[in-house]
Amino acid sequence: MTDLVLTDVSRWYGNVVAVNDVSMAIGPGVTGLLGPNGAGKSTLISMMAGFLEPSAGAVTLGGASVWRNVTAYKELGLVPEREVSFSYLTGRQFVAASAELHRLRDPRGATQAALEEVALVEAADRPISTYSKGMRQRAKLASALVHEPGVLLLDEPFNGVDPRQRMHLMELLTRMGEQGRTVLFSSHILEEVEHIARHVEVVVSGRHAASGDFGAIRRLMTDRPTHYTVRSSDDRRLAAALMGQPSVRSVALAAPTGTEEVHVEVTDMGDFARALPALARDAGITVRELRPTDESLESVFTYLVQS
Ligand SMILES: Nc1ncnc2c1ncn2[C@@H]1O[C@H](COP(=O)(O)OP(=O)(O)OP(=O)(O)O)[C@@H](O)[C@H]1O
Repeated sequence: MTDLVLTDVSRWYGNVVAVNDVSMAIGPGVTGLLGPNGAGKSTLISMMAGFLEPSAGAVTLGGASVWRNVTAYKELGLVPEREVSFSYLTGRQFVAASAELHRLRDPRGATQAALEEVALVEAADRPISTYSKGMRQRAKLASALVHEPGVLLLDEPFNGVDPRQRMHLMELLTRMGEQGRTVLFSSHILEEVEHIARHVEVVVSGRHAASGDFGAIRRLMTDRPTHYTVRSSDDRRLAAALMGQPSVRSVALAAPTGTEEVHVEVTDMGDFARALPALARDAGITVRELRPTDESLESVFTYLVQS
């Protein structure tokens, strides 16, 4: 009962289509839901958690729709992006409230176990308002874990968390995945996903853009045409020499700041990186700067959607 399946799921808010005909299956282990801001990740997660009704299509867990399904809620844990509203509560009180809501047989014991799981026992009797961002995230995680769900959904859990706490949180999620839980977390940062996700789902502008293990997604990203800016001792001659390279698709001379530079569109980064130094040396040209022009995640996402 740990396989979440989305079938032709869409969600619109008035005229805004937040999620557009998405189908995917999320199984045990850690999955990263990667996409730029506004891609529809939060909307997708709310629908996966059964808190938001799809406008079309269905989200099922173990074959049953999760929307307003109390049986499914017992198997689902959600760590929302927003901060804890009642931060005057202690961590223990906050987690215990969740245990009570789930009507657990031993709410105190379950609360203690969840606090231990996220290593928050020492700070458990302090108000959440005194916690660091990472500790708040762990309090939310304990609250989502208290009923031991098979599926854990986390919306941007690493946002604003300092590097040490981030490592801690990553270890926790990895462990949850190893325990056989289905763990899905959203992020707009490639490196976060790369570190811990066994599987990656990419969403852009509400659409499902790519799916696979991290290597497959990376390859999709690195195989795309890439733009570089080169400055050298003789840009005109360098531009002419670059035109003869099989890995170069186009070359343009530009003078954005008065000094010339060469804009190159490359189809094979590896090939280009090997060819450029040899080519410059043979022509007696000194390369002063080489930098990628479009390495932002946004451009990668745009490419993935178009392909
Ligand atoms: N309640 C709402 N009413 C109207 N539009 C909404 C609502 N919630 C989300 N949207 C819109 O739906 C789209 C997807 O939003 P969503 O929050 O799901 O994206 P996201 O990938 O989680 O982005 P972020 O990381 O910035 O939260 C956006 O265009 C957003 O403005």
